Amino acid sequence: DGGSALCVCKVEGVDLAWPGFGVPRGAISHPRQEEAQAIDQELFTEYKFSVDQLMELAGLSCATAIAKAYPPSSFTTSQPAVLVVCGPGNNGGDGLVCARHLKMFGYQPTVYYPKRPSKSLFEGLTTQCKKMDIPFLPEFPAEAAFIDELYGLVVDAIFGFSFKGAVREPFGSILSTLERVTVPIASIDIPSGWDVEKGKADGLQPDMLISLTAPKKAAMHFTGRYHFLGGRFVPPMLQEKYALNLPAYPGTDCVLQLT
Ligand SMILES: NC(=O)C1=CN([C@@H]2O[C@H](COP(=O)(O)OP(=O)(O)OC[C@H]3O[C@@H](n4cnc5c(N)ncnc54)[C@H](O)[C@@H]3O)[C@@H](O)[C@H]2O)[C@H](O)CC1
Ligand SMILES: [K+]
Repeated sequence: DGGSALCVCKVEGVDLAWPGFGVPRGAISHPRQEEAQAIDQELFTEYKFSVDQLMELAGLSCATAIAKAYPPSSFTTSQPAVLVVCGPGNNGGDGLVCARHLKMFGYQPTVYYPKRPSKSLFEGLTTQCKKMDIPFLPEFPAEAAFIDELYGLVVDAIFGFSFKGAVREPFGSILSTLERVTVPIASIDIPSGWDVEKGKADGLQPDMLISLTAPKKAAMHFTGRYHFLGGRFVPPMLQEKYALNLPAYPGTDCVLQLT
C-alpha cells in the first residue's frame, strides 16, 4: 500500500514477513561519505560481522546484478569476457569476490590487481580466483581499444567510499584509459575517481552502478542505464539508527534494481 511497515512475500508458498521492512515512505536516503564509513565500522564493531562475511555478500550482489543486466547471451565478444579492475582497499576485495562468482555464473573474468595489500584476506581472495583459473594481467592494456576488442564488460572495483583527493598513480592512468573505453563499465559502490558526495562530471561515466548498503550521495549524479542496490546485510536496528529508508528487496533476492 506504499506506506506499509510490513513486507510480506511468498517463498515457495510460505508467507514471510519482516516487521519494519516496507516500501519506504520517503525518498531513498543517500548517506554522506562519513556516514557510509560509520555504518561500515558499526557493522564490524557493534554487530560483530567480519570483513570477509560482508565482502562475500557484497561481491555476490555485484555478480548477481551484473548477470541480470548483462546476461552472457548479450555479449558480442566470442565469450562473455569481463575485465575486473581491483583497487587497493575493500572495494578491490569486492571485485575479487565478484570475479569468482562471475566465473561460477559462466563468465570469463580476467583480473587486473596492481596494488595488493599484504593481508591474509586479500591474499586468500587472490588465491581463490587463481584456483578458479581466473587470469591476472601483469600489465594494464595501454589502449582503450584493446579493452574494447577483448572484453564485453569492465568491472570497476578500484575505489569505494573511502576515496579522497586527487587520484594517485597507477590509478590515474588506469582511470584515464577506462574513461575512453566504449564497452559498458559496471562500478562497484562508487564510480572510481568520483568524489563520494559530489561525483565527477568529467570523470568515468559507468553504464551500471551497484550501490552497496545504500546509494551514496554521489549516486544522484549517476546517469547510466542500470542502478542496483546490493549488500542486503544491514540489520533493521542499524537501518533505523542511520534513517536509511531503504526499499524492500524482492523475496529472497540479494539485489534490487533501482533504475
Ligand atoms: N558496509 C558496506 O557496504 C561494505 C562495503 N564494502 C566495500 O568496501 C568499500 C570501502 O572500502 P575501504 O577499504 O574503506 O576503501 P576503498 O576501497 O574505497 O579505498 C581505500 C584504498 O584506496 C586508497 N585511496 C584513497 N584515496 C586515494 C586516491 N586519491 N588515490 C589513490 N589511492 C587512494 C587508500 O589508500 C586505500 O588503499 C566500499 O565502498 C565497498 O565497496 C566491504 O566490502 C563490505 C562492507
Ligand atoms: K568502484
